[in-house]
Formats: sequence, C-alpha cells, structure tokens
Amino acid sequence: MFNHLDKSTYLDAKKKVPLKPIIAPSLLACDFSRLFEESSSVLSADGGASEWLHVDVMDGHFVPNISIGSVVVSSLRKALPQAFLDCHLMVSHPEQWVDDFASAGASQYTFHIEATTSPKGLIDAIRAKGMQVGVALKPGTPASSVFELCDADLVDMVLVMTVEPGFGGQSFMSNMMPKVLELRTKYPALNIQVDGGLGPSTIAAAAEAGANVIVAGTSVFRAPSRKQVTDELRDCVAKAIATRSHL
Ligand SMILES: O=C(CO)[C@H](O)[C@H](O)COP(=O)(O)O
Repeated sequence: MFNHLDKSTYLDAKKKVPLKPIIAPSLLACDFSRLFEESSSVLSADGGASEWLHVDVMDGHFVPNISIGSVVVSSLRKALPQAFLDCHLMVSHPEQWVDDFASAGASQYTFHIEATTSPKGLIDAIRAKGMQVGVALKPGTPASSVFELCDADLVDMVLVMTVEPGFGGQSFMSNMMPKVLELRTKYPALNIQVDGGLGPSTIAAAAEAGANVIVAGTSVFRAPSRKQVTDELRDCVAKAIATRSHL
C-alpha cells in the first residue's frame, strides 16, 4: 500500500528525524476534579507513558458543547512545565484566542479549517506567538481543503476527526481512513493526527492508513492500565511506520 515511500522520504522534513508515533490522551475523558494527577498519570515525563496531552477547547457554538479554555491551560502549564500541550480549538473564531493560548503556554494550536476564511493570516499569528500549528478537518471536510497549506509547508500537523467533534466516547468512523491515506500518500513527512474513538480495537486501521499522532480519551483514561493501552497504541503505530519504511 505504501510502496512508493522509502526511509529517506518518510522523515519529518523540518526536523530531519524519522516520523514518530505520538500518543496524546484527551483530557476530555479525565476526572477534572483531579486534573493535575490525571494529567501527570499519562505523561511519560511524569511517570505515565504518553508524549503529549490533548486539550479539547469547545465554545458551544462551533460544536454543541462547552469544555475548557486558556485559564485551565495556564494552570496545566504551571503544574507541568515540560508537557507538550496539544490544544484543539473547536471554536468559531480561532483568531480570537491565539494570544490567550500563547500566554497560557499552549505548545500547539490546532484550528478548524471550516472556522476561518483566512487560514494563512491565522497561521502567521500562531507562529508569531511561538506555537506549533495544526489544522483540523471535520468528517465532512475533504482532505483537499488543506492541500494549499500543506503544499506550502505551513502547518506542523493535520488533524483528521474520526468522530463529529463535540463529545468524547463516540464510535470511530472508519470511513475517514481514505482521507488519512490520501494525506499520508501526498505528505509522507507530515504529522497526521486522528481523534475520536481510538483504542485497541480501532488503532490498526488508523495506523495502516498512515496516522502517527493518536488522540485517545476514553480508551486511555477508563483503562485498568493507562500505560498498557498507551504502549499498545504506540506499538501499533510504530509497526506500521516500520513496515512502510522498509517497503
Ligand atoms: O475532540 C474530541 C471530541 O470532539 C475528543 O478529543 C475525542 O472525541 C476523544 O475522545 P474519545 O477517545 O473518548 O473518543
């Protein structure tokens, strides 16, 4: 399936390192009354097993739910100075929150392509504040909507939603895998994230299609062993990357 790729092309072009599996537990599924303990329990730097923390920001307008904002990110940053805070802005006016999230200590700012008419200006603003840039696609949005941004190497990551954004605990949409494959085929070096319904029973499809950054809420936070599930997800992605690299 991926035999047009080889080791030399399947690299993170900017950092000149092989593309890596990254597991990003979604805090949406955690016990918010114990936010610090829950966060540190999944981070490898703090005794857990994950590389990133995924922070879902919902405004009750772009999606039919309200979650958390920059105030909480700021507290997380103080408590976890080394953590990679992967912030997914499910908001109608992503331009409005760049400064607040940068000041709060967000590591990456992922906006929805459907929510802006001037993605390049938004990307410039995010970069000017020192954050990495992600762009997200709702299930009904085609991969082609971000080709121009990816062709110009303007984003660090594309997020393919595998549920309708707004709520955790939904079923994985396997019909999003052709979109992931289309992006992976066109952009061998890009971080491609999937989000929604990922766990041990769905990871193989996502990894095979080419996703390397895995958001997992329910499957990690509700597991008897968070570490075991995280390792299982990472191993599956690592195997898929290795298989592609050797074809
Ligand atoms: O963005 C989201 C919802 O909009 C969540 O990150 C996503 O649904 C992850 O939760 P789960 O793994 O429980 O499906």
